Amino acid sequence: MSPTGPTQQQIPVVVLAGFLGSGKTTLLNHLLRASRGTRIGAIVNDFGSIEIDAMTVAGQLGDSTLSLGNGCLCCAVDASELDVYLEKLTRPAARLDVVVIEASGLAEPQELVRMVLASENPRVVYGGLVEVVDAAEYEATRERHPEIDRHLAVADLVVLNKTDRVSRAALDRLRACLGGAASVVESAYGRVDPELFFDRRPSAERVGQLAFEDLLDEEDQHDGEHGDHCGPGCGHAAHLHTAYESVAFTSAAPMDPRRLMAFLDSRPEGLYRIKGFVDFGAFDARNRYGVHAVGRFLRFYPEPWPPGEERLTQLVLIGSGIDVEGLHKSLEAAVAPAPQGAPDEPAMWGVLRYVQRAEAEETGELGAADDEAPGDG
Ligand SMILES: Nc1nc2c(ncn2[C@@H]2O[C@H](COP(=O)(O)OP(=O)(O)OP(=O)(O)O)[C@@H](O)[C@H]2O)c(=O)[nH]1
Repeated sequence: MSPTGPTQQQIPVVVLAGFLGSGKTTLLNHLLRASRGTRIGAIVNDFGSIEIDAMTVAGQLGDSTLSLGNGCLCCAVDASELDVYLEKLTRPAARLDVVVIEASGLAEPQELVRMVLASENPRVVYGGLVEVVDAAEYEATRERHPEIDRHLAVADLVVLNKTDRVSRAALDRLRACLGGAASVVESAYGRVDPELFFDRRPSAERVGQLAFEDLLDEEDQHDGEHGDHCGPGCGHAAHLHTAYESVAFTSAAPMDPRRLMAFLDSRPEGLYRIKGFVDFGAFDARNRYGVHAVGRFLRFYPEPWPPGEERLTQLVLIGSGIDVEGLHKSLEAAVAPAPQGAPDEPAMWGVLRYVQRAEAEETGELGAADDEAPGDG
């Protein structure tokens, strides 16, 4: 084999990060659909124990999409473990051009970058850090977590997403504070030009900046021993995810729409993110309802049940200062009682309020002023 033959080809590995619900999976799905011939491998990392993100990535799991499962990649997995996944995706037989690692919304991106840089796989080349920012939630998130700044500081490209949810003036204000060293591109529903994304090779200068020592925070440098999975300087105590807990809820019995809406409408402040799928049983036997809550934003996305799919409600709730047991009990209380006759149609109205507008948003029919669904904010 010649030294320039296929075995020598290096595959860029791009880290896709961003706070909970900012739109990472949406953007990854856009890339997978709009790749125009570029073959993309994906590694998906979920914070909750039900792997909702892995389930919602187009094409789902297969040869080119791998799930790293529960826990933040930055600590639940060490560099050698990640290397096993990278080995699978970068082997010549996989015939991929680029690998995207979608980090959980609470992972520390600098730790992931360190892992990729530490890879002993000669086919792996670090392809840059892309940070997705939720334009509507950024300011509130940054107030709670000023450490978000250090995530953005090491980004090669910042995607300012959800531009449909805020005014031009707010976007300009955000751009001014996101400035830094990275380029900023705006997007709605993660629709960035894939060429831009994959050409976003870190410049020699930035790779220099991303040497191990430079990626260490002050705190990291003084932080000594951690759990088994943290690499040297992992600085685990300072990681965002240490403040968050997740609740995984599965029910084989359908949910009651009114009870579930009562739960969602009164969800506690600290419960920042909900995602998953809901089975409303006879209330809509044809569809399962994807559900996403990010802060006060809530949407349902009905879609036909995939053939042969077990009819389960699977939800992951992520928050800070949440009552894990209480939330579990509340969800159990939202399970439908045994069916009594035909389901009453108005019961679904509360759910449907959060559906139609979402469709209009996707097709760009709504302006920012129309964004809030009834009950939002
Ligand atoms: N209005 C609006 N909604 C968006 C946009 N991009 C994503 N969303 C919605 O935001 C919610 C969260 O999107 P995801 O792509 O799952 O976010 P994520 O960053 O992968 O979430 P985590 O993995 O939980 O951190 C979903 O309801 C998306 O449809 C956008 O540009 N505008």
